[in-house]
Amino acid sequence: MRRAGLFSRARRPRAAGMRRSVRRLCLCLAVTLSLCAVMIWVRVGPLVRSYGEEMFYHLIVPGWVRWLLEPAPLIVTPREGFEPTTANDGGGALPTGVERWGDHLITRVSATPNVTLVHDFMTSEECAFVRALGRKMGMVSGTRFPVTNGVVDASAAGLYNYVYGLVRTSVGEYVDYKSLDDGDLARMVAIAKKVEAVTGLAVGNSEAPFVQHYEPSARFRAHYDMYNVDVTKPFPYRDNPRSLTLLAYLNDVGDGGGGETEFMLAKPRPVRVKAAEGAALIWGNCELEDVAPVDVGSGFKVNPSAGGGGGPKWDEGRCMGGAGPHGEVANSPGAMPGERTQWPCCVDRTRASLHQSRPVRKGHEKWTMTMWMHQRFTSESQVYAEELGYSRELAELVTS
Ligand SMILES: O=C(O)CCC(=O)C(=O)O
Ligand SMILES: [Fe+2]
Repeated sequence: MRRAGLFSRARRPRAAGMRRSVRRLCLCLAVTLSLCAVMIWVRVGPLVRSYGEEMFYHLIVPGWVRWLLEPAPLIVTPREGFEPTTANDGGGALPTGVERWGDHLITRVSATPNVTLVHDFMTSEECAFVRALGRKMGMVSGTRFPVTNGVVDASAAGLYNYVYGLVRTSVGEYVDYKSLDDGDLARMVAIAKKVEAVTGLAVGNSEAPFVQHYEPSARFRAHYDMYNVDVTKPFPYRDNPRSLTLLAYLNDVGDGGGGETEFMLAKPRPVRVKAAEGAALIWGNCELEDVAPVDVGSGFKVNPSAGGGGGPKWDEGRCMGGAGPHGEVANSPGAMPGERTQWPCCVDRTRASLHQSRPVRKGHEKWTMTMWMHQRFTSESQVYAEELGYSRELAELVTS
């Protein structure tokens, strides 16, 4: 008894002190966590408001939850059951859902978002050439941990790069046209002309081709190609957004290999397109202004031989109309709200254009080339100007 009494007397003040310390620790932790939450929200809040909660839902929610909650996706396999060369021969009957578009065969996969599959965009040789170019370029991963020599880069750009590296885990690089020898440049220009023919937009609107390699488990999580430079602003008229994306598949991933491109907000159910060598997907990222397109009339004919007839045109101060399967637009510099436009302009991001590359499975790989095409010319324009038949002066004028 005595021993127990002594014991409890000795412990009581110490226990009380310990409780006080634990309380203080908890309080500190709660304050620190709340501060962190506020700081994260200050940074992430505008992103959530700008991009919408669907993107964050699809970034966070595991696949099995979607499998439980969502309708089964529509699986699209390029060239399923037919070979483009035979389908093209003699104007014979085309498989259901396949249409001719200029020199190509296309299927309209989804209306919202507007997605078109080109079954026969590139030849096997062209795909092998671009894959080899990618290897030669030495592609890098998107992940750039924002610490250099022990110094944390907490700037918005540093954090953005880091987060982007978590979203895209493939390696990739832009083709630098200026570094290509004449032979390689000619081959890239031939591919660029196909891009013009099938999208109806001048390739001068595109960023340089971006070659990507997905190793096993690599993926490109849910994202929009059309992003806002300043997320506190509404989606822009003047910031030359990416209005349309062309994604070319450079190899067959094969059955069970994963790597499908998925549009998870497509209606009535998500769409998954399998990666097949030489096929390409084109999709629109923009909501268009509600005006009827009319003939541009005067203005530069940038590429008279573009597919679908007509080809993209340029007319100062107005939006530029494409003649691709989407009838998508590109914008000459400076169309403003309320200004009379002859072609509908991009006024907002298409929310349903959210997409991802599903992870590539063990034992497989995936190669792609993306052309992110903007409303108007980009700085890449000058490089291609002469080869593509529009004047360097024009390209310089519209990018200056
Ligand atoms: O590789 C894919 O399936 C998607 C690629 C993509 O989203 C992109 O390049 O923007
Ligand atoms: Fe994308």
